[in-house]
Amino acid sequence: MTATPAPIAVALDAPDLATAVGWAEAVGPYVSTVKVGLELYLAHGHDAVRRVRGASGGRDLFLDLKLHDIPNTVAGAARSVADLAPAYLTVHASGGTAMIRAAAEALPQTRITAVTVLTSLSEADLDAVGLAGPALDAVRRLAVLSVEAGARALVCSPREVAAVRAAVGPDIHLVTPGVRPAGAALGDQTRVATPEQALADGADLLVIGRPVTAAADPGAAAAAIAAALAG
Ligand SMILES: O=c1ccn([C@@H]2O[C@H](COP(=O)(O)O)[C@@H](O)[C@H]2O)c(=O)[nH]1
Repeated sequence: MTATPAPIAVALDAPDLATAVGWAEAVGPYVSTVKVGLELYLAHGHDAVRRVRGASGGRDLFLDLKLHDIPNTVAGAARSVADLAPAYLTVHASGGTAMIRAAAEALPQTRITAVTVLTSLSEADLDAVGLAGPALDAVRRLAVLSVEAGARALVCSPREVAAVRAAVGPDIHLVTPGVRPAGAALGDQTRVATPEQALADGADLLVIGRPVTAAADPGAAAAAIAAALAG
């Protein structure tokens, strides 16, 4: 176990629980957080969350369920995962003020984490869904709205993190997926930066999935990124 694990949430987007548990065991010594998303949670639910968290050595839990529904339903969904005590639970910022507030009131111990604009979306994608203008404008607007509604963390791409920090101040945790070590495959991510750049620009937590989990040795991949961040 390293003395100070790196501020990385490894996305355990695995097709089966055994794979996710293996990844969690391998990366646990190097990272602060394990992230459980829709693929694992919908297949295996609470049990998967407890198993991967245990395998990671009790790292913080990031529950990335991206809730997006009417406020009453989102509040109920948030209460349904309260026993897992996630450090972070995601909701879509575009669900609006009342929805974000409902989640924050339902789960006061958890940082309700508002996803501003998905890091897979390009400027052209945003145009196509009617969000014309630079991605940064939408990200900043949704970030401010979310914080006013009670979100204590935000998801944005590393390309926007410095501007979001300037807009929301030092107390809000900024979480950046779309992180790719130099030369790594982008996959479906479009608004990306390296781990070093994301951290330098003000991110608190880097979400990294495939660059670690698709590596031949996920533990070594996580250790290498953690070492690079430690300088
Ligand atoms: O805007 C967002 C919000 C969430 N994610 C999630 O982060 C990871 C990224 O995985 P990679 O393999 O490093 O691309 C994944 O679980 C997404 O659901 C995101 O990418 N962008």
